[in-house]
Amino acid sequence: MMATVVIKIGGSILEALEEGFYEGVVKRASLGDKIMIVHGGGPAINNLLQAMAVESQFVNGLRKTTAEVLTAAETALSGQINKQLVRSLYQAGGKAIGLSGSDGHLLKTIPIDTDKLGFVGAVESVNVDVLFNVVKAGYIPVIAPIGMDANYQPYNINADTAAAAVAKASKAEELVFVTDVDGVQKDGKVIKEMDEVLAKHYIEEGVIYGGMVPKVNACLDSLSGALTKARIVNGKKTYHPSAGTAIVKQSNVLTSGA
Ligand SMILES: Nc1ncnc2c1ncn2[C@@H]1O[C@H](COP(=O)(O)OP(=O)(O)O)[C@@H](O)[C@H]1O
Ligand SMILES: CC(=O)N[C@@H](CCC(=O)OP(=O)(O)O)C(=O)O
Repeated sequence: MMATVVIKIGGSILEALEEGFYEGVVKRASLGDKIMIVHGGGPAINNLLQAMAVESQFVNGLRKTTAEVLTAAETALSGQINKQLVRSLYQAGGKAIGLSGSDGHLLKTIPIDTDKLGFVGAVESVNVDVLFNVVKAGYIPVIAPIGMDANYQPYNINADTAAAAVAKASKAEELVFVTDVDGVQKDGKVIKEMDEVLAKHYIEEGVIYGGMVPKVNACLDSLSGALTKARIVNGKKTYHPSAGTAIVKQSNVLTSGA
């Protein structure tokens, strides 16, 4: 079946993706799936900030974004990482177009809490027409999570949040978060399936922490209509449809320790 598939590639895994990753994505696109890529780039932003001798801090997994940090985020995400991904897809035999959330006003954004977070945005709506037109023309859209508000102000958006918004708005049948671990783990074991009740419990307990918190929350937010599960998988391993952790609306799997 031809499906709309949103793939989020984390900054944590960009340099360590398994050899055939991009070929696999290009193959799916060539078979007719509507592939849309959203990427992060936390480590690249950190490196650039370090070179600029600017410090940044995280509040609940979100980077407090001053005007200076925003410039670094846009440069690293829309410039460096976005183009690197586009080139990797060409190298794998595909065709891709890099966009940020400002291009085509793809991600209409509103501030989350200017006092606490500065220029960190939430996605109000997604211009899916642009994405489907890019796909229809034969290209894979590659999206950097830099949004824009009604006054043309750019915002730094957490990439997991941006991916969930794109999946929801495009009515995707599949949403995959490619990261640097085998999924959500507890006591060294991968949790195969997790619903909202269990996820909130593990976040509260601290089993899920740091960058995994916005990711799991993005999975939960994305579940609506066509999308019944979102998946968190390890980009170092060849993808298969039951890999990693599936986040579902309501789990029938009994998990001990919950
Ligand atoms: N329960 C958990 N299971 C697995 N990883 C977890 C868990 N809780 C927190 N993490 C951390 O979350 C990280 C993935 O999030 P992050 O570094 O933000 O990745 P990405 O750049 O792909 O978004 C893992 O490398 C791990 O350190
Ligand atoms: C607001 C906010 O926190 N934005 C993120 C955007 C990049 C991102 O999310 O990258 P990963 O997917 O690699 O974590 C940041 O500045 O790091």
